[in-house]
Amino acid sequence: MAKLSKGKGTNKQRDAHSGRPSSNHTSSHRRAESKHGANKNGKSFPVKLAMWDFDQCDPKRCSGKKLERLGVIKSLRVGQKFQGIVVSPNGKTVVCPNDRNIVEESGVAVVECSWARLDEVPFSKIGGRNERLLPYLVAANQVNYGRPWRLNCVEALAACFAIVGRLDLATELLSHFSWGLQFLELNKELLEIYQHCTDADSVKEAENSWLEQIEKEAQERRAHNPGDDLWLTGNVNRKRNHNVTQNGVSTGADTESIWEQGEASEYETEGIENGEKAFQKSVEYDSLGNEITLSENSHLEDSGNDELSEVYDSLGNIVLSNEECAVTIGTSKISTEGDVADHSIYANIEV
Ligand SMILES: C[S@@+](CC[C@H](N)C(=O)[O-])C[C@H]1O[C@@H](n2cnc3c(N)ncnc32)[C@H](O)[C@@H]1O
Repeated sequence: MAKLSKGKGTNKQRDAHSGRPSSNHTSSHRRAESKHGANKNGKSFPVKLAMWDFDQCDPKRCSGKKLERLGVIKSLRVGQKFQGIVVSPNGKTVVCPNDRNIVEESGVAVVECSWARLDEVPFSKIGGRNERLLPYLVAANQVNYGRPWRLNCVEALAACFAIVGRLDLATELLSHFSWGLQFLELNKELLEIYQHCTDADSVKEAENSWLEQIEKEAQERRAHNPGDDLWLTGNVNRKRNHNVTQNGVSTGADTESIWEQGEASEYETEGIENGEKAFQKSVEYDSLGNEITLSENSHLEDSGNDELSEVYDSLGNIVLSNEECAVTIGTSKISTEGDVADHSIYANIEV
């Protein structure tokens, strides 16, 4: 595991050595110190929320930081473990309805870091005994809209709540973000399926049959509408003035409104503008509408400073970056053909 680099992200490492929270987050730390994180208005979130924050993302675009500003999430130090569910790329099994008691009694934590810098996260020094992946879900945040698995922190927390049957908590948390409830809309059908499962195996089974189904539908569309399929014209999830589709099914929403609504201070930043410019550059899409090549200098519109040029398979997983590489998803690798043997995610990116 690579060491945290100097500069960004070093705050939290110093904390680990001193054993004290750094001064820049002490106040919010204190603010969130009541039972389940009472915020500055004295309101508390009913369940404990926590995060390890590696300061790798633009604070204006970072959902974890926003939750911290709201006083509903507590920052954890490197070296501190968490008793509740830890929704993390380091998980080995998926969140399931049977996790509900742990969620309600001990809470949920996430790892606030950049997707491109996961190898800098000292996973062995964080986490806990209940680390979990999330099953297939599609991001609705303005940075990674339409990308499967790549949720931001608030979406990951909300997904966990929804899967264990606490849609009320998911809704409450997401309602702090102008785009937030879109996440529940976009994933409504799938979340209901997961909610009806029991253990992690049953969630995996449900996920696999969903993935097989969408793959089959994509093949049928290709067979029946060669050259005349909206799906084949590009990633409609990520273009303006098209209906938003989830796995080829229109949700009726329009991406224009999603990109333009509210939260200017969070998202109308240089980063997002760069991200949008990237759409105008040369891009290609696979049969499921995911971006599979990017022009040499295009930016990735991810939170944080993710600068890799990535290639996605038909399910939205990274299969190539600048140099030829393989991506390990959980315990298995995804080939450049997009075969996915196991649909857990990105424990390691081997570049
Ligand atoms: C990589 S960070 C990026 C956060 C982003 N900067 C933001 O604004 O929230 C997202 C975190 O959410 C959780 N997460 C998101 N998608 C996940 C998934 N599919 N499985 C497990 N954890 C996931 C993990 O804790 C992960 O580290």
